[in-house]
Amino acid sequence: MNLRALVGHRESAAPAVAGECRALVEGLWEPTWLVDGRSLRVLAVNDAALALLGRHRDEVLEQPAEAVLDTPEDMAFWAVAQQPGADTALLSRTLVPRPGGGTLHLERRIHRLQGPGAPDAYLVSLRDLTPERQALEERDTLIAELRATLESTADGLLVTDLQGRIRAFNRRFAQMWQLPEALATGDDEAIYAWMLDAAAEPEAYLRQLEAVERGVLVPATDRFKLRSGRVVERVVLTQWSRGRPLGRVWSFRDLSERLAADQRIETLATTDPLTGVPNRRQLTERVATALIEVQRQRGRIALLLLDVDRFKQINDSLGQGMGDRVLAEVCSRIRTCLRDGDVVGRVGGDQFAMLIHHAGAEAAEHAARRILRATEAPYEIEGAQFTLTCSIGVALFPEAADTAHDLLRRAETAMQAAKADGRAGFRFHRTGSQDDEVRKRVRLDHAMRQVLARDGFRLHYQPQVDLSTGRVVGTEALIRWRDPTHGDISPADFIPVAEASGFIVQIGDWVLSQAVRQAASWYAAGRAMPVSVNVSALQFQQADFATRVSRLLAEHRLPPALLELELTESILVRDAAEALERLEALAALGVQLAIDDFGTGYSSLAYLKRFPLDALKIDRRFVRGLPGDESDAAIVRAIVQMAHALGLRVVAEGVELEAQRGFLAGLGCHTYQGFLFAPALDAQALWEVIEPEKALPAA
Ligand SMILES: Nc1nc2c(ncn2[C@@H]2O[C@H](COP(=O)(O)OP(=O)(O)OP(=O)(O)O)[C@@H](O)[C@H]2O)c(=O)[nH]1
Repeated sequence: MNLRALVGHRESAAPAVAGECRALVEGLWEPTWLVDGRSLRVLAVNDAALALLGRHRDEVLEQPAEAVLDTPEDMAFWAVAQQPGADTALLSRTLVPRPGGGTLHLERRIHRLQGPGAPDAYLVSLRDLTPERQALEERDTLIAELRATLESTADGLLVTDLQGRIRAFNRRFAQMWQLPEALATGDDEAIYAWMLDAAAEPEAYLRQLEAVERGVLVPATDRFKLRSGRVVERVVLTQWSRGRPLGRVWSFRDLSERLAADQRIETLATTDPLTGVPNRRQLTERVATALIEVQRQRGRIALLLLDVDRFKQINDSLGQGMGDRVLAEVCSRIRTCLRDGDVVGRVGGDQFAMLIHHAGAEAAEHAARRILRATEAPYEIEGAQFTLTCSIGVALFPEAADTAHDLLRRAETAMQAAKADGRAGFRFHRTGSQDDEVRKRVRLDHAMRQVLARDGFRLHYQPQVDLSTGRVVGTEALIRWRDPTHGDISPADFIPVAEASGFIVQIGDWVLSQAVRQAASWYAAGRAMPVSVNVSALQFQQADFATRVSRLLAEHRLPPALLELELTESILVRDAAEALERLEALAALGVQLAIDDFGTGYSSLAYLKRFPLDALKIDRRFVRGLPGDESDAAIVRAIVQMAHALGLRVVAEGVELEAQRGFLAGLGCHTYQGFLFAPALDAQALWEVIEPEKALPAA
């Protein structure tokens, strides 16, 4: 509808036209009102305007124009509206209070109706800008949020259009690529050139990039390395909007930390933390791989398993921390013995396995000897000086087994055989009887432990007789083990097993305390009868041995002179300085010290002179041939003479014949023991032999 025409119509037929004008104004969508040109009062107002401004029609109709909107611009407009030359139109934006609270953003237009037939009136119309502004604000918020999202991701993001023109990137992207400040606002070419230059392998980087470009809309993932060493994963996704591709989002993720963590986890899972060498798992895998290779080439490999001897004692005496240091040192010594390509792994607490390539029996033996030599050399750690020994088991492929697991097991069995053999050596794995032998020893060792726990051992005492007076002047305590099913088990069978397993220490303790108790009970009953006790090397080496002896004597109130400790020569030779110290401590207690089985070991005048000894025991092997065997006779004569010269008592063992006794007496030997006088007897039977006159007549 033509408003101008309508208003013009009103001029010619005033009341009707005014009515039509009103109807027209009221029918408009836009908030509108009509102001009389002369009176400047409101002629008509539509519902839209009333609703927007929150006014009632009566408050507005016939009221001055300022009554509807009293903003300064309106006031100013109306104030000068009727003056000649005044503006006939006003277009402005303004803020007015919203009826229910808040603010309305309005665009206001005042227009004077002019022209032929036009009534003298102003048409005022408003446009509510609030929804538009809201939309704008929402868009700004959204953009800010998107920007924040772009910035708050840990990935570097680059957004390009389909032609590769850069539209945005985040700070993380700039950091990751170490983009200089100047480039951040630089052109695309410069940024791309910088990225290419930062890649560790620009050629490969370009090729990857070309592949992405060729894929156009296909998502792509790849990895590359930067010159800084960092590894980056790149994911390229197409950006879509309303079904159309807009561009691409390139996200770059720094994988370096994750890869390093993965690497650390892998290392922890396969490496021994103490020594840094492969752990059991990795070692087994390496052996398995080596086996596949040698099987193909019909080659050979050797697997050596080393276990430190009595490592528990090292821990106990030096502490766990030093134990760790020792293990690390042992491991590094082993490494010096291996060729490139051979592998050492820590497969247990104090166990190391060595994989030796291209090794048959001879090469394996050389390796074992080399390793034993290296690990047995003296150690000095944190001021502590000591030596240790190791036992090695060797299993060869293909002889011993054909899987990694079995090869390790065989090497372990061989190592145990080396331990059972007295340690400080190596053994090859052999099948069959050797396994049986090891099993037998293990069973015996187990049975011994049970017998000791049940207090099933007994002590017997063999009298020692003075050769000049014929009187019993001492006894030797000897252990006895009677098994309910197997009968008597000889100490010659079980003592070596106990020595090999270390259980001899417990057995030795038991013998010592039992013997002291017995001697003390005789002493208390008025019978001062000395008792000799065998002391094994291992028992003697216990740091607190002398203290234990002293404690036992005190506990049972036994005069020390009534206890004699029989030591083997090997004790004195093994670690002379320490042995001397310990022997002096024992001698200071007042106990008697004898060398057992004299002449069988390392007999040396030097140590006889050096150590505080009281007696020598001639081994039964030299007594057996007396008096007829000239060499035995010569040896025994020499021993007795030497003992005389050093002021030592001499005791002959294993005397079974009168002729032997006579020969020994003739040499000036002091005492003897043997079947000639009596075998080892239990405590009661012993006294029946010593004092037959006091024995009760047999019932
Ligand atoms: N310091 C230290 N000790 C360990 C570690 N792992 C195991 N052990 C100890 O190593 C000793 C190993 O003992 P075994 O090999 O059974 O016995 P051993 O005392 O060496 O005696 P034999 O092997 O029979 O000669 C045990 O006492 C363990 O507690 C470790 O990582 N550090």
